[in-house]
Amino acid sequence: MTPKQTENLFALTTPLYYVNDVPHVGSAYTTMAADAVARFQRLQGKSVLLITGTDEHGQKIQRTAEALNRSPQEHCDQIVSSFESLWDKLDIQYDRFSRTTASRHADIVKEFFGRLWDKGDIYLSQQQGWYCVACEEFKEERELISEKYCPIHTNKPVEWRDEENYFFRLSKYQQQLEALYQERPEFLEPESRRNEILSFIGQGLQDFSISRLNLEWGFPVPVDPKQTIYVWFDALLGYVTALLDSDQEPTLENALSQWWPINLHLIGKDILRFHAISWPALLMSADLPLPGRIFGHGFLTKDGKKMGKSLGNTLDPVALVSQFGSDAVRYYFLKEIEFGQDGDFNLTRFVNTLNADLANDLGNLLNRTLKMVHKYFDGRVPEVNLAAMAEDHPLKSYGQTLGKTVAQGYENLAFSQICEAILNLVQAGNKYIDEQAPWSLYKQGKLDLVKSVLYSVLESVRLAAYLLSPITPNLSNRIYNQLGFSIDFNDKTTIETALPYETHAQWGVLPADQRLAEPQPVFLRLELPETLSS
Ligand SMILES: Nc1ncnc2c1ncn2[C@@H]1O[C@H](COP(=O)(O)OP(=O)(O)OP(=O)(O)O)[C@@H](O)[C@H]1O
Ligand SMILES: [Zn+2]
Repeated sequence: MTPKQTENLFALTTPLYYVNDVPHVGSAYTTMAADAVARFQRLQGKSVLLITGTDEHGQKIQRTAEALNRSPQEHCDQIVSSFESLWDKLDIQYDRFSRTTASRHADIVKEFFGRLWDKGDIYLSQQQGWYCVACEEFKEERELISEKYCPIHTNKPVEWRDEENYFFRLSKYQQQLEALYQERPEFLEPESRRNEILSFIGQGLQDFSISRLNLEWGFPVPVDPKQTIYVWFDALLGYVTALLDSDQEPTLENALSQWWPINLHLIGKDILRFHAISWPALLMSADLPLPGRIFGHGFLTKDGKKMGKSLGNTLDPVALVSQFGSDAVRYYFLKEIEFGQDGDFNLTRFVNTLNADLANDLGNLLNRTLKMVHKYFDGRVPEVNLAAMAEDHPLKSYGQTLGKTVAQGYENLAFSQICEAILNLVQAGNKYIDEQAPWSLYKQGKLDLVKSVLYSVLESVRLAAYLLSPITPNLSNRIYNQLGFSIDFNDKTTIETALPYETHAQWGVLPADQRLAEPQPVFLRLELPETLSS
């Protein structure tokens, strides 16, 4: 346990995305997951810092800008605005957007480099090897496909490099890294990724170069301005720079004073080694505490291949959100692809899942129940004696434990299981109302029973909406508003103060006599389009 984790703060990051092209649904995937975690932690009463941003240096970006006849900075600025606008469309509530070309970042990188230099962990040597510019990473010959492609970028041949560079003494940290993985198994998840890293460490770690010759687009090496700092050395430190408040002097001490160590780094498995090996080793060298946890999720694939900007086989998230709304996109990817595994996207499955879960199961249940409450009880939440309700009441008994199950799910980043668990309550609600048939109970004059049935269904829908709110905040807003609450799940202050998990995740929260709104569909059925258009 690191010192800060005992406090009421929670800092988490997405990767800082390369700006070689506009974001795609893969970039959105990690960010949606991070936002769901951030929202959950806020409901738990934590002060949260969600960091996202862009990685703007290196040959990959320099070449992209050249090809487009733009200056690298101009290119970065344009792409950054497309990231920011996508995050707005997807209701991502980030607190910091870290750009690695920021001048304050230059100060942090320089100071950090100085620490490692003073420690004797940086030295000059000859670098030879195959380099994938799209990964910005040297590759082992045995990793290459058809002797010239990295396994991810099968359209961009690796390039031979032979130059004098500054190296970081990674090999010096072999034992400390082994000890880290022994002592803190939770440091890297899921288990398959941990095993992959353990086996990589087991092969013996080699020092890696942290500078490049003949590359303008980067920060100069403080001790040798002919060289620029390797893009990944500076990118990882982008997480640290992001911790500075805007009025703070850019020093390491300031950056690390409040939010460090970061609790969670969410990444895709493509950048696992940088985060699980290079990053902790660099921090060890700088004598800094390590982050709490790294989670490397799987790939969204198209025809079995990782979707990516370099391959160009991507799906445009802007088109998806414009056509279906942000809740639909967030729910689909978090529910339908087990976090940690790879998953293909399929438009028919997308439409069917959303219609089945959100329009039919959840939306219709609320709609038909509300109509009955309007008809029978003048649109007010019926009063019931909750304590007198049998403990084995199907909705009450499940609802009473659901908050805990779901909290555990968010802690474990098990988004798919969370959605399933919540949907089980909704489906139990549908089954219950059909079996109980409150419309005939009403005709028989059994008013107390009708009240109890309708209350327990409405309360189950409320609980489902609350627990889903980190994933589908707008849908949850509409449900809460129909249930008579004036509450906004997109308002950070409200979330932190008026919607505590310990209250709202319980079963039995809906206040008797609360006036309900007129029933309106909370999630409109989606039509399967012929194509997606922006
Ligand atoms: N297909 C994908 N599936 C899941 N996550 C992805 C995918 N593509 C990108 N990401 C997310 O973006 C991160 C990589 O960012 P990067 O900017 O390198 O995007 P990229 O599209 O993979 O770029 P490129 O194709 O040029 O390698 C991943 O670690 C992950 O967080
Ligand atoms: Zn590559």
